[in-house]
Amino acid sequence: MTADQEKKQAALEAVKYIKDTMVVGLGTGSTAKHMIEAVGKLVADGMNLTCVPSSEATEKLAKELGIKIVALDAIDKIDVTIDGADEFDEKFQLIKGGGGALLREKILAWNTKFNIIIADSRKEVQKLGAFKLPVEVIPFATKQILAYLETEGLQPVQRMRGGDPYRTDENNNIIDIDIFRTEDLQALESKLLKIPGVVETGLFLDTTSLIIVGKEGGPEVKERR
Ligand SMILES: O=C[C@H](O)[C@H](O)[C@H](O)COP(=O)(O)O
Repeated sequence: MTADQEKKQAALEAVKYIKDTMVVGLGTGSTAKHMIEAVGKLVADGMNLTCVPSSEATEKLAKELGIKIVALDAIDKIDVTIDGADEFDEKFQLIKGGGGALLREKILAWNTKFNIIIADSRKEVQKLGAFKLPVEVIPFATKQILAYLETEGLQPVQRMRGGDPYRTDENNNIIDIDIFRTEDLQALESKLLKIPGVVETGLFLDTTSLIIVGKEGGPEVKERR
């Protein structure tokens, strides 16, 4: 199976957890896109859903598909959020933010009762960090944070787009760092979040309840132990 076929398979399995009248969080990225299309079909078939998007791109696609979208502050709690990931390990720790949506995604995950991650099988790793960890920082502090992270040996690289600094939906910058040699991810997360100007990191350490992986022979559903 191609990675995209696996993504779609996982997405179609995940939407089975969506029930009528639920508030649903919609993730961002190429895997989430399959899920949003499937949610669009549920809505077209008559399911009454209220959805909260994790990015402007997701909001646009959802609206095109006729999905009812509300802002996070219009609801109390999200019943289920389905999102992709750049990497995950057996402890259900994730790296997210390859598409720059980590901040709103993390806010959605934190405000959700049941978080489902959907992924192709290549996203499963023994140790997080082959994928560089995205860190969202405010533009005012970006240069100084880059210098600090360099002294910490995290090999920071400012994300660019078309020759200009990349800007997130919240108008911040992204610095991608190398965490492959980091053993204590919780400590790293705390350390990064203490730096003035760091808004959020793409480490999702304890929000995920279920991971669905697309695989030859059928999706694998992993429950958090
Ligand atoms: O910022 C983007 C999100 O965290 C995505 O969910 C993540 O990058 C995975 O994206 P994709 O499904 O395209 O591999």
